[in-house]
Parts: sequence; C-alpha cells; structure tokens
Amino acid sequence: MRTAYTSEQIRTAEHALMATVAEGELMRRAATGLAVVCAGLLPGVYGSRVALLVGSGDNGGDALYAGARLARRGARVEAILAGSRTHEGGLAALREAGGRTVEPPGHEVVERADLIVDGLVGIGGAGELREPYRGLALAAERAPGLVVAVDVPSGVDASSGQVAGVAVRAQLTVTFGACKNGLLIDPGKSHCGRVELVDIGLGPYLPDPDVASLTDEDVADLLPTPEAESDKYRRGVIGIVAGSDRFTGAAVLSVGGAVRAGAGLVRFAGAEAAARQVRNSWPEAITTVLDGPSVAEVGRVQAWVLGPGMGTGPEAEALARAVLATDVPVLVDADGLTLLARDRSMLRRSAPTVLTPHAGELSRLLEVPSDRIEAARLEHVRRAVDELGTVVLLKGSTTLIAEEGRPVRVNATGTPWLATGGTGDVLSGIAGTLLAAGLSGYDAASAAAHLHGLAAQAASTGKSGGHGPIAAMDVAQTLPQVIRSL
Ligand SMILES: NC(=O)C1=CN([C@@H]2O[C@H](COP(=O)(O)OP(=O)(O)OC[C@H]3O[C@@H](n4cnc5c(N)ncnc54)[C@H](O)[C@@H]3O)[C@@H](O)[C@H]2O)[C@@H](O)CC1
Ligand SMILES: [K+]
Repeated sequence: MRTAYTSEQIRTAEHALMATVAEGELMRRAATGLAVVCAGLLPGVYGSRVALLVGSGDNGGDALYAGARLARRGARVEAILAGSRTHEGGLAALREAGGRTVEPPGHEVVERADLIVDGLVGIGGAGELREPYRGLALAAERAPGLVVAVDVPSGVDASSGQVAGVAVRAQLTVTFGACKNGLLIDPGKSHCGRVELVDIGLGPYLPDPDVASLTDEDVADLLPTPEAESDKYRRGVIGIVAGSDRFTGAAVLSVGGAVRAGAGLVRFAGAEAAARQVRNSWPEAITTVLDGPSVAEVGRVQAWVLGPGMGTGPEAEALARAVLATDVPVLVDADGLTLLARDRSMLRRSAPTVLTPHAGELSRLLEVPSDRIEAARLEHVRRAVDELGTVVLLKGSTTLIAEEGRPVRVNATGTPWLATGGTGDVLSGIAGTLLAAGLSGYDAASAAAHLHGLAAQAASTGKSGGHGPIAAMDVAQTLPQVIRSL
C-alpha cells in the first residue's frame, strides 16, 4: 500500500520528529537527498548551470542548502531570491560555497540553466501563486532546462492536488518524509513528473494516511482464488441489468468485463436486442429478456450491476427501483446514475451500494458543475460519500475510490489510451464480479480500477514497448493475462 498525507498531517509528524533531533537536522537530511537526486540528473555536476527559485519559507531553504552542495561540486549555481525574506542559514551556505544570488525577476537565469530547482513554496503554499513566483513558474516551463520541484511543485496544493492558477511543471519532484496527496491526484499529479521520496525519518510519526494507493501485491491479496471445492455459485454469481433495444454495446462490454474478470456465473437481464447481442458475444452468460420492471425471474445473484446503456425512460426507472430494492450489493453506473440523480431516495437500502460516476455524472448527483469536480476531485468524492452514503468511485484522469471513514484510494494504474468509449462498461463488470465474490464495495471498486488500468496498459503496449489505441473489448480480453501475472 502506498500512502499519502495532507500538509497538516506532515507538519504534525515533523514537529514530533523535530523534537528528537538536533536543530536543522531535518532540513539537512532533506537538502542532502535533494542534492543527490539533482546531481544524478546532470550529465556532470562540474560546470553545469543550476538556477534555484527560492521562496521565503523552508522550501526555499531546502533549495539553497542543496544548491550549496552542488556549488561545492563545481556547479555554477545562481539563486533567484523571490521571497520577501530568505532562509538565512541556507543563504549563508550557498554564498560560502560560491553560489551567486540574483534579484527577481531573474528570468534570464532560468532560461540558461541546465537544471531549475523549484523551491518557491512547499507544504506552506496557499492559493494562487503570487508574483514574482507566478512569472518564475511560467519562465521555468518555457525554459529548456530540467525542472526539479522541491517537496511539491509550487502552485500545487499539497493536501488536495488542486491548482489555482499557475503551477510549476516539473520533470521530477523530490518529496520529503512521506508522499503528499497532491502528488497523486490530478491536476497536481500531472505537474510532478516522476516522484522520488527522500526518507527523513518521519515514518514512526505518521498517522493513518488520508489517501492510499493499492499496489499489485495488495490487489493480488484481495482477489479471491477458487479452491478445489469452489463451484460457480461459491465463486460469485453476478447479475447485470444493462443495454436496451437501442444500445446493446454497453451490455456486451459489461458482461465481458465480468466474464473475463472471473465471475462464477453471469446472469444478464435486459431488452431483447441487448440479450441477443450478449448471447452472441458471451455464450457463457445466462440471459433473460425482461418484459417488465422485475428481476424476480432472473434467479439468485450475489451482486448486481445496474445501468450501462439501459436508458433513462420510465421503464428503465422502474427496473432500477426493482434492482435497488433487492437485498444484495448493487453497483450503479451510467444511465443508472442519471436515474438516481432524479431521485436519490432510491439509495435508501440495506445492502451496500457502489456508484461509479465520471465527473459529468457526479455533477448531476451533487448539482455541482463538472469542471469544479475535475478541479477538486478529492473534495468532491468525499462530499459524494457524505451526501449519498455509498461507496463512490470517481472516474477520470485520477480515479478515486471513497468510503466513509477510510482513506480515499487513488488508482495508480491506467493509461491515457483508456479514455475511449465503453471502457467504463467493462469496469462495471469487473467491479460487480468482485462484489459478487464477496469483496466489500470499497475493495471491489479499488481492485477493479487497478485491474482495469493494468489491462489497459497491457493492451495498449506493443512488443517493442510502444503504445497505441485500444478498444474497450481489448481491456476485457486482456484481464485474464493481467490477473495471471499479478
Ligand atoms: N518542517 C520541517 O521539518 C521540514 C520542512 N521542510 C521544507 O519546508 C517546507 C515547508 O516550509 P514552510 O512552512 O516554511 O512553508 P513554505 O516554504 O512551503 O512556504 C511558506 C512561504 O510561502 C509563502 N506563500 C504561501 N503561499 C504562497 C503563494 N501562493 N504565493 C506566494 N507565496 C506564498 C508564505 O507567505 C510563506 O512565506 C516543506 O515543503 C519542505 O520543503 C524540509 O526541510 C524537511 C523538514
Ligand atoms: K516547491
């Protein structure tokens, strides 16, 4: 499990650790780690040009001490002192090592640097970057040199990943003590480049994480493996209500996700045209053509998937009510979410419910514009859990999975090639399968997102390591291979 924390949590842990070590020791550890990483990025330290963007706080102090180390190894280090004040110890160390200081704006220094070290703000940053920081962040983005962010790219909110205005775009972020939420969640994540963690001894002082991310090993541990005495019922029977006479593809893809994720049995229920397509594509599934708003004739299932392509008319609504009235876990996706947005009282039920919206669907459920959700994903996935009382998986550039009282899980797998029609339907089938197998909604949703992303990565990667387009069905078809190699 990878873990991440808010700025507040990091500060509290740092205070506790600081009380046990000599003054300045933590900054020494941080700056040493930073200097080692920076040196490793340069073809040679001696003679290389390094620009330090130095803010008024300790983030600037880290940059100055690291710059002093590089200067002692022969780098030509120039520090742009952008803050109203400057870390005194760091400044003295840099000067003593032969580094030069420059008054802002200093853009020409940024322009000619091989390496730009962003020490404007770290976990103490709040709100939009002010001048001259903002201009320096933009100059760094235009400049040809490599950009290394100290602790957090300046302008990225460390606790949430939100970016108000401009933020530094780094190729590498060197973070201290523990990972911050903002390095894992977009838009912040997309500003970080690669993230390297420098250990400063914070581990024993860290609380329960605010955010966590499953690894392959975690997911392998969560996945059920059939035993000798398992039959299809024990492995999990999933019911899928999806598709319509007009839309049949979503049904085929959702069933495909379930079949290929290892469901013991898939029972599909829907309109005639959708059932026919499902039978043609997946003879493994048992199909029932529904002629009314009841799922009683479908047979026992251990979990339902409700929604992909089912439509939003009165018949679909009645069917959604029938599925949600059952006493087994239900995963609601796509059209099912649109129906729920019209009448949230359908969520009052005894068994667990998992919702899998993208920002647009969540926007209808919460009545918040979807661009605000995209900009503040962590805040809104939590709000959704609060207001709706379910497990919520918010899809998007970073998929988040939230449940009351647990760390928000950030999905760490996937590829931009996954942003294509029908992949969400496949995800619903995978997550529903894991729900039917007995995983909690939180675990089922997070493990499904992980597998879905891995399958997409594998499907889009060629033998020579290049990447290319995928179709949703490729994701489903690649699942067994991905599960085998976990
Ligand atoms: N506390 C510790 O024990 C350690 C802290 N370390 C470093 O210290 C950093 C935190 O230092 P600080 O608490 O001094 O805070 P920061 O250096 O992150 O930033 C605070 C300063 O930035 C200014 N500022 C905040 N938002 C701004 C904005 N939007 N535009 C312009 N200026 C803005 C504030 O007025 C304040 O002067 C960490 O990120 C890390 O780099 C490391 O040295 C490791 C040890
Ligand atoms: K920074």
